[in-house]
Amino acid sequence: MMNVSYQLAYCNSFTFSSHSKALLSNDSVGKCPTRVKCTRLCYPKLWYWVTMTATHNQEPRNISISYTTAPVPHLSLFLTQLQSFPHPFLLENATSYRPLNMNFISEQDGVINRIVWNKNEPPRLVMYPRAGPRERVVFAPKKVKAAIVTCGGLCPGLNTVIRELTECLSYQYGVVDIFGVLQGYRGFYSKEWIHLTTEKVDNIHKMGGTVLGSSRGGFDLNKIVDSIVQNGINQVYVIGGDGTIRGAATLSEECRRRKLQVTVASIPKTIDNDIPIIDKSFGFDTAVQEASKAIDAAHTEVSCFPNGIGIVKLMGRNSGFIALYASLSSREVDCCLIPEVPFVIHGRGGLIEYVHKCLLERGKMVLVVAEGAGQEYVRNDSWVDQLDASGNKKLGDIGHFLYQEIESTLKKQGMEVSMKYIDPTYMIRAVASNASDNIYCTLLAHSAVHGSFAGYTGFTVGPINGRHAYIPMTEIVTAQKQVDLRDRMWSRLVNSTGQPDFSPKDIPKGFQGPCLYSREGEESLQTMKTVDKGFPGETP
Ligand SMILES: Nc1ncnc2c1ncn2[C@@H]1O[C@H](COP(=O)(O)OP(=O)(O)O)[C@@H](O)[C@H]1O
Ligand SMILES: O=P(O)(O)OC[C@H]1O[C@](O)(COP(=O)(O)O)[C@@H](O)[C@@H]1O
Ligand SMILES: [Mg+2]
Repeated sequence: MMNVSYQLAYCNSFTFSSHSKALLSNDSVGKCPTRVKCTRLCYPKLWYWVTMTATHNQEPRNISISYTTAPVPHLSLFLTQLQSFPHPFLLENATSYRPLNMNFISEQDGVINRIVWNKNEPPRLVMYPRAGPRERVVFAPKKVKAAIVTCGGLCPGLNTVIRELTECLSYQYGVVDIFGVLQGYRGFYSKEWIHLTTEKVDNIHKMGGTVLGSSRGGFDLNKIVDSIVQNGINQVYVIGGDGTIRGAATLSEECRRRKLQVTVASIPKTIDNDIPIIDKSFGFDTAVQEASKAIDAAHTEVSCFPNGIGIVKLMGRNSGFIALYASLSSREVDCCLIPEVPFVIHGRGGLIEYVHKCLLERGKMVLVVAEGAGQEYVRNDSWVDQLDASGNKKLGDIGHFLYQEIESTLKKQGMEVSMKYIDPTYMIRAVASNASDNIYCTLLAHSAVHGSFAGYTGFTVGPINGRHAYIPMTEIVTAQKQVDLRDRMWSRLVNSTGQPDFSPKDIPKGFQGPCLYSREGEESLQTMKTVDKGFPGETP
């Protein structure tokens, strides 16, 4: 038996928008005892206390939980004359696909960020608008001109997202003008666009890469927005990772500043899985599956040679998720090194001592290393300023370095070893998406289209605790998801490999923490751990 009573505890000093008022309408709005200033978001952010009286062993007990609604920007915040139309499914002569039960999502429906908590430490919850079709939309489908662009590194599933955006726009909303922008952001102002039709995209999900091409760098805000205006685009779909979403957030802000009826939606992509708030990014599952093949090959090799040592280097710039999940799935890995954990190589308690022990006990060992691990050993001063066109720091080759260090050290100790080095690099991301990623990409793409038609902008789509939601881009770009060493998944890995803790007593000189992220003019970001999915940018 649980009684739930709502009471508004405090709100911030910003004016409420009509959009936020709508979300408030079912709650009793109380006095505002505290005022907090929201410095990061320019949209209202409202906090509520929810007091729940739970009966446990016949003892009533009060639990106080605070929650806020995520301020996903909406066109109505700056376009007062915004019109609305019935969803095309509802039209008498609808030719588009109709969902059987007409199950529209209401603006009161939300998805919360935390579903697991300790009764003694009630969490602060964030409620995100639930993704899906709305009964009323803010675009007349025949007047929609959509542009789709893919940016950053390749990722399995890019083509599936392009296909499903086109299919959903076309079949579910009747949009005809759908354009593919070529070669990333720069394609907005420097390339001819292609007209996308359902026929053209029919089979592209079977292929790796992106039929639109991609690039790093080339983000020129004014040129991009000018091109959007000149071409009459009113819905922009950006498929990319953290860098891309950073760009998309400024793009949506600029459209807002110019008071354009243009929505900007992003579909988060990266094999690194370093996007916060959402459960995981598309392509990650496929990349892990491919990475496991490299580990299997290493294991086969080392099993057939005396004192075989297999080193597998996997992608993962700042986050070790691919290395962690591929190692866990294979169960044949003796050691997994990730960017989040500093490690000592030589001496007592170091990596090589452990390698030596594995060889004495089992005659073989498999070591998986994420490319961003141990950068303090391989990045010298002359590297410090080396950035790629998007501003990402270039990495030193930790895999090759470990190969040499391990081989030469053991040789000096009189141990002959058979070294095998496998670096699958692009092979794990240039493939087509697997079945589960395909379905995932479909849901993401459809959610993005429904969100844009509903009038949301500056938003990212993705599942939070398994349910798809709309998330403000500003929240996505304030943090980077990394492996949480307090989380049970990391414990499982350590239990599975049996590796000791190689951490130095003091953090080694040059260790930049898991987050190497640093771009010109921006301060380095706070790490947001996976376990704590709430409150990017908020002080608890
Ligand atoms: N801070 C930023 N502001 C605007 N655009 C950015 C920013 N960071 C990256 N971009 C742009 O986003 C695109 C992709 O970024 P990149 O970091 O290469 O890949 P990803 O999106 O996969 O992280 C590039 O065109 C880059 O210029
Ligand atoms: O050689 P490239 O194209 O710069 O890509 C290398 C990087 O791309 C990734 O695969 C993914 O990075 P993004 O998602 O940021 O594009 C990283 O794991 C890797 O470090
Ligand atoms: Mg990135």
